[in-house]
Amino acid sequence: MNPAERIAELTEKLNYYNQRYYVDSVSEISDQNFDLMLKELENLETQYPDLKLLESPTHRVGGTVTKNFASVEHRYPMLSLANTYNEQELIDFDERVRKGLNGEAYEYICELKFDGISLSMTYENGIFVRGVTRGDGVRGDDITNNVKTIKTIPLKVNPKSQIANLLSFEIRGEGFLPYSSFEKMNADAEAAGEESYANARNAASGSFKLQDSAEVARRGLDAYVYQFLSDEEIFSTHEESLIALKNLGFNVSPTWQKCSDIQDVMAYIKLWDEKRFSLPLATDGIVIKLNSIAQRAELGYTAKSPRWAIAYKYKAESKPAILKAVTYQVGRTGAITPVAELDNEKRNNKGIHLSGTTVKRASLHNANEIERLGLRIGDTVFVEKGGEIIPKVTAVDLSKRDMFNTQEIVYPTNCPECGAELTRKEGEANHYCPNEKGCPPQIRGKIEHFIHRKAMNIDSLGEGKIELLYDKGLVRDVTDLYDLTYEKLFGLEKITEDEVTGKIRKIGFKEKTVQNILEGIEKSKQVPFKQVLFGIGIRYVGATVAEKLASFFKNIDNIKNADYETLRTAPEIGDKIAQSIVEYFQNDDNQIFIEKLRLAGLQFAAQDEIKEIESDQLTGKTFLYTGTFENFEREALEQKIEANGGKVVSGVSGKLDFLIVGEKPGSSKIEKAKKLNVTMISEEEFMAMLN
Ligand SMILES: NC(=O)c1ccc[n+]([C@@H]2O[C@H](COP(=O)([O-])OP(=O)(O)OC[C@H]3O[C@@H](n4cnc5c(N)ncnc54)[C@H](O)[C@@H]3O)[C@@H](O)[C@H]2O)c1
Ligand SMILES: [Zn+2]
Repeated sequence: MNPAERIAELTEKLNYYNQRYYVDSVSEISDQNFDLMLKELENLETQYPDLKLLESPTHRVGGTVTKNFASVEHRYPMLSLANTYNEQELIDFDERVRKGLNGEAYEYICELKFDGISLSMTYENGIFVRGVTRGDGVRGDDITNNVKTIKTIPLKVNPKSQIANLLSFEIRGEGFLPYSSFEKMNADAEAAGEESYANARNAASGSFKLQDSAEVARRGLDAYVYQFLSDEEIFSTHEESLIALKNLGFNVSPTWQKCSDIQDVMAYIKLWDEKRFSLPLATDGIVIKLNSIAQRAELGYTAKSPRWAIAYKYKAESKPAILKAVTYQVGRTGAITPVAELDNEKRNNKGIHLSGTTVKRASLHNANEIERLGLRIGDTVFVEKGGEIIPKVTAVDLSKRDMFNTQEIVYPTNCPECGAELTRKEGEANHYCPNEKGCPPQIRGKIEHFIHRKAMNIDSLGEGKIELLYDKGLVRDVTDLYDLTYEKLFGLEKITEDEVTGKIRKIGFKEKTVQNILEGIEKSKQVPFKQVLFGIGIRYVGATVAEKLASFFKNIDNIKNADYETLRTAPEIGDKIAQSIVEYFQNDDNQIFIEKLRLAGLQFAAQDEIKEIESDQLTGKTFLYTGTFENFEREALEQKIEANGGKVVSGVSGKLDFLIVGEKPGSSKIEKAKKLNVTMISEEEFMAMLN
């Protein structure tokens, strides 16, 4: 891969992870890996400044504003922090500070880096008026009502205090979910069959962005404050401000410390490396800040972060463990995942203590990974966990191998759930159980797919509830959902034991739950055909493909009766998809399945969208767009093009007439268009073509 390709790849991936992290509150990779990739991109961009892409994540704050809340411009931009995982870079930072201050004496304040989301709280005449997220640093989401649910945030400051009379001031802090609330919330979610969050940070982020502030209040969020801002100069040092805020009743964590030099800072880092796990909330490092406010002003800011502060992040903790056994899990698609069953070196079945939690299992991904690590049962292995993400086995401690009896790991030939013989396709890492229709986790997986937001959108059902329905024999495939009644559901319950804590948990269907489930199922009968088509789960027919098929063929019978060639004439339907559809309908079981759903009342024909003809201005011209637009959602833009006689195509080619470029365009489309000399136009230019 050449530098340009690598830069494009990193940019795209990092933007994707940012979106998942800040908007969806999901971490698909560990923070450490994210930061490594970001550093790699920064280095490449410094080396090849010309290759830096417009949408690079390196020169802006990671988040965005959403459409769900009013957006508010920050009076003072909310930036990120430069971060490092190593001590040498801290020494370099200190060196830059020393140089920047031309020999003046200086001090640092060290604080813990709390892992939640940044909050800005504005007070006017001493009254709390607004709580806003960081957003893109310039504008954030107005989540005032949600912030107000935090009991430790004063709604009014003591009128006698110095700051109470300021026209306006701002407090910055970190909103977080204490571990205890996080555990309770996840237990609730699981009991209700809803999805749980991978870590407390993501749970906090998701909770702050809920629409229903009564639900937010139930979650038990909290916040620590760590910054005071105003137009007037009230405090001359950070230390003074922390003490004053504390005295005014703001929730300042007592864990901060003044450090007279970088050696002091190192000692603080060492002190909290272990101790932080005894705190009631997640931390991922420490923040080192210059104490003097005047000196901060001297050093200033980069586009993304202050020059007077830096975050030191703790590396993922790694510990030895004994590999007791390997067990095998069967996923929704039939993929087999080997799991390491772990214990501590005393072998007392208590697992190991890693980053504040007990770990007894870790994913081994697939047979290749077992081979790569050279694992044997009984081995001493290293286990690592970063940012509360799933722990992983990183290596075998070979020096200990001869001390114990170890055994070869024999990969199973049959499915541990249903006994079917496993298959492994050429070039694929995973083994699969081919028994799609008889293997319990696969059946449950199909039902989960069916109720998905983009399919039948039955959000009153979830993993836990489906498992219960399956276990009780009430739902064996999705057609059974439409036979459920109040009587069948009411009072169902299931007792589970938490593997790690041994805690007993009960899932029970009470009146309200049952009503919600039945309502959700009833409503799904109105879900449009394209979503039904996605929901029935034909291989390779994802949500987008289903949409294309639905609008091209209009109803299920046309799709069923189409032969391979006819299918190929539909836009974006390639060989693999066409083949898969043909095979699907050749199977009698599938035909019966669809008839049952049709009888249940599901939509198997597209409601005709009435296409208005506005003009023929665009006749004979082809269009493609990239990015987001001020005046149109994607669908509306497509409609506009078609209503004026134009045609929307699926990819950049030499035949494309116009690429409409919006905000945050995709880099690959732009590059290809440049290469092929395709005319690129802005949203305004496109609008002008219509007049
Ligand atoms: N895993 C993923 O997929 C993924 C994706 C995007 C970002 N991330 C992580 O998020 C990081 C970037 O996030 P970021 O820009 O919010 O930076 P950051 O979280 O590393 O640092 C800045 C933030 O720290 C917080 N903070 C906590 N305690 C603080 C204190 N005492 N003083 C000042 N600030 C404090 C503030 O909210 C501030 O906005 C990345 O470096 C990465 O680790 C992970
Ligand atoms: Zn199976």
